Amino acid sequence: MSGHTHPCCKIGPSILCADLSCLADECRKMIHSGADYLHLDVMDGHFVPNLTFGHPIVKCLRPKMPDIYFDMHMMVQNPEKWVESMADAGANQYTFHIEACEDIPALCRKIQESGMRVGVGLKPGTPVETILPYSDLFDVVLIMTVEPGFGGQSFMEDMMSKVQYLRTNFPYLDIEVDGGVGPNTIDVVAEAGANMIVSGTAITGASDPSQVIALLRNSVENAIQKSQLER
Ligand SMILES: O=C(CO)[C@@H](O)[C@H](O)COP(=O)(O)O
Ligand SMILES: [Fe+2]
Repeated sequence: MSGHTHPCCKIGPSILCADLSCLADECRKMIHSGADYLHLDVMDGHFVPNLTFGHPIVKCLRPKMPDIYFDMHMMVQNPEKWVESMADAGANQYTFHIEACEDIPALCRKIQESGMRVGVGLKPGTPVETILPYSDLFDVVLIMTVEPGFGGQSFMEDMMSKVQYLRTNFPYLDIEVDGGVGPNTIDVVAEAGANMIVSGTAITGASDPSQVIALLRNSVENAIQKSQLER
């Protein structure tokens, strides 16, 4: 389902650790700081030991920012349950976890038919080969670089072998990373071949988020340029 051009760099702040009592303002701040999309973390207290928000909040947010790409990171059991509600709320990408899903082709079809892009997430302990039987069903593969559930955890560098494997075998795939990504860790992420960069506390906790976003973008764009020269 991916295109045939090298995927470009996109920076998607996670607002998980921002002030959720003024969600729209926090989101606008990210957009004005140069974000390409918003990564919205949905947690159900079952798939992960934490709770956040669901489609009613997304539905309220959508009219306040009609043109922004919403990437829903669905850390939930039974991800098939929320596809229609998220599409109706205005989500653009539905990223479910492969560990939480029984019928992967059926779920991918449902997401696609609802008009959203299909993302699949892998927890750190899940081997990358798990996606191989379904690889043409996804638009985005999300490699978790922390255990899902909480912001502000330490980046797992050993997950970069999964990113390298995917970039080598699927040059046109959108590869997203999430967890502990910031100025200190972006270079290995960029060199491994990720192009969709989620970053939470490193951006929302910074005194100048635009500076952090620019730094992340610069690292990824340099790595993409380098890889294209080497071809
Ligand atoms: O999905 C998750 C956590 O489960 C992430 O989106 C984090 O919320 C990102 O925050 P940082 O690790 O960058 O602080
Ligand atoms: Fe996330």
